[in-house]
Amino acid sequence: MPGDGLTSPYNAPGSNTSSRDEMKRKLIAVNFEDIVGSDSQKQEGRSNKRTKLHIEIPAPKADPNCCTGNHDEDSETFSSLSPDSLFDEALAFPNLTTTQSPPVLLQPNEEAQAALTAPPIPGLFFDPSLKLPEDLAKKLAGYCMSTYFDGDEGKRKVNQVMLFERAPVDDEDSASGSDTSSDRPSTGRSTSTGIPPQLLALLDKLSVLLRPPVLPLEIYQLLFPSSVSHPAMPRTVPSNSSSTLTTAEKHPKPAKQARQAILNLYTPGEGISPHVDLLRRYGDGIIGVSLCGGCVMRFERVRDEEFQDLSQRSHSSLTSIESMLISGSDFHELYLPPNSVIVLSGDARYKWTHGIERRIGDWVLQNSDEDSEDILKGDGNKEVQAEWIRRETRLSITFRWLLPGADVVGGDEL
Ligand SMILES: O=C(O)CCC(=O)C(=O)O
Ligand SMILES: [Fe+2]
Repeated sequence: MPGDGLTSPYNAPGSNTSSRDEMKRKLIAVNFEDIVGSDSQKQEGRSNKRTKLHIEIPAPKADPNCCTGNHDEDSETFSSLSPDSLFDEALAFPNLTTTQSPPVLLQPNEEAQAALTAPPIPGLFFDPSLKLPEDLAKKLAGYCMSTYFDGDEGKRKVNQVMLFERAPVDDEDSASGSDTSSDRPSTGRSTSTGIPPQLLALLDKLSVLLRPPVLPLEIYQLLFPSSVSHPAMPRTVPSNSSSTLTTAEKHPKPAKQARQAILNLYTPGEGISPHVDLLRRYGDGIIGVSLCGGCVMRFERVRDEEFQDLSQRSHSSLTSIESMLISGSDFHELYLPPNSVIVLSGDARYKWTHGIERRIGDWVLQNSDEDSEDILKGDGNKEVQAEWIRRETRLSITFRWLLPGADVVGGDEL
């Protein structure tokens, strides 16, 4: 069963215990000057029932360049949980000592719907062969872990971090002002940013990895509007015929949107309830990167336009019936391996929820697309091969656009 989505998106999907329902992800937001605590809830007319709760996660071990610091001896992961960890339940699961068990045969429709390739959801881009280079991924994970997730006394204080960029001021806007900012080059990127160079470099790398024809041009432009002049971008006119370029093409206008980067750290057993990222806060075009560990992401079609509004409400304020109304029976599960990249746009961003079930591992189909299709269609006679992939600590980095005005309010909502 999918997560119930009754509470915070970070609650334990599928769990019915009230203590799980009360679990919240502890969050910090960076660039505090831009954040005005509860304004977002006031503006959006809903109360914030979220309570912040400390989730203590074991400190990483030796290797600072990975999330657990303990990828070789995975059996340690659970036994290192403190006795009062909120996730002690994980100890009740079989103590698997390898990350991947040999493939086993399952009957179709057992919990094994996760595919390795992109489901047919318009606007969802995912190519399992497209991955960040291993060394970059390791460095990035190491940087994020040591910068944001290592708490005092070896305890992590948070498992979610939001970094906000300020919307860029372009030359036109600043010309009417009295300061000297009009001297600033029009880079399309804010000079005041809570997003560190390491993550900006990741964005640059993604802008190269995803360039058309990997992504359709419209989606690419949505994600990287100021990369039009990037040397790697295909041009409709030859680059040597600069005289034929319009002024706009020679000097592309910077995007006036600001980006938000959200970092989520999941230990095995943690997940995120099905949700649609806030419609009033974030624009179209979301990029997600998985580091360290992989996981299955589940997509459920938002049942009806009339329930769109519900899907935007704080999950903790939804009744169980409201929550059921949000998601229909139409769903897909997709395995996101370490270092992979996913893009949500259009329908995938607005008409489908995404979430991660709270599990310590995932059954992932190893079959061809054709077989997977049969399974999804419920062809009960097929035997399918699936592999149990045990979760490791996963760090995700998600880039989203803040809608105009949304960069001056904040909060801990998704
Ligand atoms: O961890 C992920 O990949 C998903 C995160 C997410 O959906 C969110 O923060 O809104
Ligand atoms: Fe999300």
